[in-house]
Amino acid sequence: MKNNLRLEVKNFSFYYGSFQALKNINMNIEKNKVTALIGPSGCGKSTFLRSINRMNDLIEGVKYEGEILLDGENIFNKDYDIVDLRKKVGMVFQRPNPFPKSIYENIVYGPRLHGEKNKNKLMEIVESSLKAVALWDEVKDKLHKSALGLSGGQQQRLCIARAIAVKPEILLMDEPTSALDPISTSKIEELVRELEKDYTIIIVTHNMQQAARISEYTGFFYQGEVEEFDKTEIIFTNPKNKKTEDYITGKFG
Ligand SMILES: Nc1ncnc2c1ncn2[C@@H]1O[C@H](COP(=O)(O)OP(=O)(O)OP(=O)(O)O)[C@@H](O)[C@H]1O
Repeated sequence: MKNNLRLEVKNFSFYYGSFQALKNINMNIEKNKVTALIGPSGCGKSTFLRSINRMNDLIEGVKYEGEILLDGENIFNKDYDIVDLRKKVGMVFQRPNPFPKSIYENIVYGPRLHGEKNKNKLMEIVESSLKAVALWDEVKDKLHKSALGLSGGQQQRLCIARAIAVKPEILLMDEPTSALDPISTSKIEELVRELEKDYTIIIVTHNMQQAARISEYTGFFYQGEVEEFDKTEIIFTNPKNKKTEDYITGKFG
């Protein structure tokens, strides 16, 4: 394992039944960097993201080949602890999905699941997680009110706070701003850049400007394959692959 790498994806293929959704993916994901995944609808970006925390395991009839090494260890090893994997790899979805519980309960859910019982410690986690997503000042007086009373943008920041409350190494974000207005979107983008200091972030986005603004590396997926993976600057200014160029210039997709 090279020490600047968090994930090494090696010859990874994925099937839903007989349909092959991912073909021989190879990718290295650097620690404490934002990596964006782009590509036309249905090219396998979400499938790839959901492979990294083994969420696809929940779907019947799926099969995979190859390896995904997290800190040098293959997450598909028989004795790899899935609970531990989900602690290390947090996820944020397209639509904010807080639990229908209080703001406080949303944040302490994960830490409690992993054995934290101390009330003071839990409160510290609530405060630091909400501060990390710049939500503390907005909600500190209503921690015991329902999370569903927050705006969409606030709910999404709460979901990010919930994900980081268990101190993951990786944050997977599947189009986290597609349901948000421009102001909430720019807040999430700012937040992603902040969080990069402490987390390795992989973000799927259909928004090319967003990928260009917030990521260090970009992978272009096309029909289940990674057509091109490089520094974001290169992908957006000097792509080597004609399909990448057509996609980022809006000729298809
Ligand atoms: N649960 C499933 N069962 C069968 N096929 C699936 C399932 N989920 C996704 N697929 C198929 O796998 C392919 C890749 O889908 P995926 O959702 O990963 O693409 P995507 O690039 O994330 O698309 P989008 O940008 O529209 O979200 C598609 O052809 C899709 O129809």
